[in-house]
Parts: sequence; structure tokens; C-alpha cells
Amino acid sequence: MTYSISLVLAGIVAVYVGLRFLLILTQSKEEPPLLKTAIPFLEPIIGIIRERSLFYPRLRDKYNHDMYTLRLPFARIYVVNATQYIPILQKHWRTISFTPVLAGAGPGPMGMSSEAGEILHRDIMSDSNPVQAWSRAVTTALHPGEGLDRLNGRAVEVMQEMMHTLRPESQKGIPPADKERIIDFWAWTNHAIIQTTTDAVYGPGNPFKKRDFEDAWNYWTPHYLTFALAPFKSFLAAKALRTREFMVERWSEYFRAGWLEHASPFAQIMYNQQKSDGLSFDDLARAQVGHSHGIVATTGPTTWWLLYHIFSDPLVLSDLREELKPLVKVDDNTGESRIDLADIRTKCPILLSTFKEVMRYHSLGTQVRICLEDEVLNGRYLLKKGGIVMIPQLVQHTSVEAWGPDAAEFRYRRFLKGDFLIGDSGQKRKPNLTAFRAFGGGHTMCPGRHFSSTEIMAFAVLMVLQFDISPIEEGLHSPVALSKWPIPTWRNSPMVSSFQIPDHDFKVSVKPRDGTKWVMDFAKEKDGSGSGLEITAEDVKDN
Ligand code: HEM
Repeated sequence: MTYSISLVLAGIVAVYVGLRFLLILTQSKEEPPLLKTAIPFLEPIIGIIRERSLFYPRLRDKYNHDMYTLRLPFARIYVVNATQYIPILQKHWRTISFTPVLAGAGPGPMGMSSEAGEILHRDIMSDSNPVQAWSRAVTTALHPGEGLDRLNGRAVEVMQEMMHTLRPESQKGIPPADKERIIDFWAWTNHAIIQTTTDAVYGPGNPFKKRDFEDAWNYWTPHYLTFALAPFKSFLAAKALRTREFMVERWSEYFRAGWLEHASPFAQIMYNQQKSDGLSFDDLARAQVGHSHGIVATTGPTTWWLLYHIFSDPLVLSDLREELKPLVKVDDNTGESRIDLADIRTKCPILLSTFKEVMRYHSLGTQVRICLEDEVLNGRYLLKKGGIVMIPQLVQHTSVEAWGPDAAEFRYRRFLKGDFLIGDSGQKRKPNLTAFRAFGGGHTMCPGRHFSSTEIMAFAVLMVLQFDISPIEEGLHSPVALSKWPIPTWRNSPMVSSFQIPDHDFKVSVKPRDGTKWVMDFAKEKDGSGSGLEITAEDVKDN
């Protein structure tokens, strides 16, 4: 017995020493420093699973490296802390590339065919690569202009319909009443914005319109990562597999029924580009499940946190209502109150700043790149071919160097021009907008940012103008108002989530402020080209 135990212990020690040697022998001195780990190769995995997105800020604070290497079995990850490396990495977009990440999702978790896998990986570093061609096409489709106007116009119509359902029956006309509606705050907001976004993109045949499809989507997203990593999926991730196949079937029905003809130019371009690259009908339906991650997944939580910060802080609410007041026009003939979407985009700096602060404060995503060749970064670090580069948003968004000593606080006026009050001394300093990563940056910056920013802010404006919202809990006989808003926790947000998802929903009372009928107008920009909002460092002209 003692002998067996000694044998096992000796085996463990031998494996441990072997792994340590392997780690040292395969790590070059020119690579970013390797973090010391007690358990070689496995410790980072344990850290990522246990701490999720908080893992990276903790390592930044503990080791204070500008960049470092994590070694996992068969993978080396280069994690970026220093903001100044980001523009340099972005310049190397062909060799430190997003393309294999997108291409790999197709035949992997989406279940596309091996032919599709070959197509998507073809000429991976060249402009003729189908994924790169697709990115260029959708970026053009979502650029400020007619296509974007159409998306925003339809989104505004749908959100107004969704909010109409919040009015008590008696108020669906114009007459005032002080009746309230009780809603599950997160569930309602997420549902309303999913409907708004997907209707605008996919038109009247939009599969998300059916409740069972939206439920399937809400099951799929938090299970995506475990599904993607699970071996023997039909056995170990059977429900997620069934859910994916259900969604693929619905997308096939959508295309077979010809609904794409009635969809936005963006949806048509997405589909036609991939069809022209040779993807089969089944693969095209599978691609849509992947695209939904980009189009739908982050808009819900962003909208919810924006509403939360506005309605839970009387100062933010009153500042926004003051900002909106001069933009409201009352139609003397109909008695309707009207506000123009174009004014929201251009004349609401406090709203825009609050929105950006919500994104800085609550986003969790990580930009992931694969090194397709050895690359020396800024003459300093060697990034080896096959290595994975990660830029965790949370590291950038909590950087005191970039945002000042109050980086950990939510300050809704942080992004107001000329209001960058940083430090106890009261000296003003601009934040480093390169550290604002919520929409990514550089070559692969989110092309949907103008659509989703306008949509989310319009949604918030319509809620602010029409309703008062306050938290409640269910009492024995009737709802009881809470004296304070709950402070939402988000620690259980799925590992793949790029935004904080509240751990618990709670109920709120929604009361129309008066009986006014509100209408949001959507006048196309006068020159027909629209204009982008200043969201990321690349958008801001004087940055
Ligand atoms: C609040 C909402 C959104 C957030 C926070 C967001 C964030 C991002 C980020 C961070 C990236 C870059 C990923 C990377 O470089 O690793 C990205 C890419 C992308 N986003 Fe968004 N997004 C949002 C909404 C949308 C919407 C509504 C659409 C479409 C209508 C969209 C379409 C895309 C596409 C197509 C890409 C890939 C770009 C490429 O391949 O170069 N996004 N998004």
C-alpha cells in the first residue's frame, strides 16, 4: 500500500517536473513574459473558469506587465494590458487576424459542412478570402446612409409598438390615467429590443417573432461556449445541439419562404455575399445562427443597463429630461408630442455620454486574434505563429491610466466634451479613447455600432419621455414599492457573454407620465447620407 502511494506520488512529481521543463523549453525569451504558475498549463484554465472575465484584471493588478503569456495545453495566449499596443496590433490585422476566429466558428459550433470550412479558410490572409469579403460587404451595408436609415426607421416603428403594450388598455388611445403595468424588467427589455433589432434586420418573416424561436435563442446563448467545447455533443450537449438544429431549420424555412426579399438590404447583402462564395443552402442557414450572436446578443443587456442607470438615479433622469425638453414639439392639431430621431443623434450629449459610460462600465467582451505568422510587436515582443492574442475589454475599461483614478466609478458625464474631470486636483484630462473597446477597433471594428447606438438611445428616449419606472416587489395582496433600486449583480454572466447579464431579474412598475401620445419621427438626413455617431476613438474627429 505504502509502496503504491509512493509510486503514485513519484509519478505525479515526474509529470510535474516534466511539464515544467516543457514549459521552459518551449517558451522563447523574446515572447511576452510567461506568468509563473504553480500548476503548469492547467492553472490558467482553472483561473478562467473560476474567475471568468475578472481573471484578466486581477492578473494585470498582480503582475503589472504590459503584456504577458499564458500557456494552456497546445495553446499560447498573449494577453494585452497596455493600451499603447492596441493600435500597433490593429495595424497587423492581416497576420494577427480575426478572420480565422470567424471562419472557425462556421464548421465548429455552427455545424457547417467541411466544404464550407474550406471555403471560409481559403486564402486566409488575402482580400479574396470569403470571410474578409463578407466583412467588407456588411460594413458597407451598415455604413451611415440609406441602408442604415432604413434599419433605424423600422426599429423606431417596432419599439413604439412594443412600448404601446406597456400602456394600460384604457390608455392605448390618448386619455390619461395613472394605471401602472408591472413587468419583469430584464425579461421585458431584452424581449422588446430583440424584437426591435431583428424585425428591422430580417423584416416581417423574422424567425425571432415566434416565441419558441426567441426562447431557443435565449437557451442557446448562455450554453454556447460549453457546447462549442464539448466533445461528443449529441451525448454531452444534447439539448444545445437540438436547439441549434431547431434554429437552423427555422432559418431554412425563412429563406425557402422568400422572406429575405422583404428584409433589410443588410440582411440581403449578408446572405448573397455568402451564397456567391459557394456556401450551400444548409450552410447559409447555419451561418445565420452565428450572425445572430453579432446582431442580437449585446443589444439587450446594453439597453437594460442604460435604462437601469437612467431610472435608478434621479439626477441622470432629470438631466436627460431637461436635455430632451427643447427637442419635443407638440402638434396642435393632433395633440401628439413628437421628437425627431435625428435630434437624438446630434443634440443629446448627456444621453450619448451616459450610453458610452454604460458600455465602458458593463461590457465584458474580449477581442481574440490568431497569429498567422511570427510577428515582432513594436520591435519588442515576439508573437509566435499559432499564438492567440487577447485584448480583454475589462482590462482596458478599468485602466486608471486611461480613465483616471475614478475609473471604477460610474460617471454618466464622463464622455461629455470638456467635462473630463479626472483626479482630486480637479485638473481636466481627456480619457484615452483607444481604451474604449466595447465596439472593438481598427479593421474589424463593429460595423453595427451606428445602428445599435441609435436604436438603443432612441429606445431609452421613448421610455424616459413616456414613463416613470420604479422597482417593486410582489406583496401579499398587491405590489409593494421598494424604497431603493436593487443593485444588480452579474457574476454569473456566461463566460462567452460580451456584456454583463444581471444575475436576477426584478419587477418594476411602469407608469405613463401622462396621457400624451408620443411619436418619434424619422426624417432622413437631408443629404441622404446620414452621419455616424462619435462612439469609438476612430469615430471621434478631434481625437
Ligand atoms: C450594443 C451592441 C453591439 C456591440 C457591443 C457590438 C460589439 C462588437 C465588437 C466588439 C465587435 C468586434 C469583435 C472583434 O473585433 O473581435 C463587433 C463586430 C461585429 N459586429 Fe457588432 N456589436 C453590437 C451590435 C451589432 C449589430 C446590431 C450588428 C448588426 C446589425 C453588428 C454587427 C457586427 C459585425 C458584422 C461584426 C464583425 C465585423 C468583422 O467581421 O469585421 N453588431 N461587434
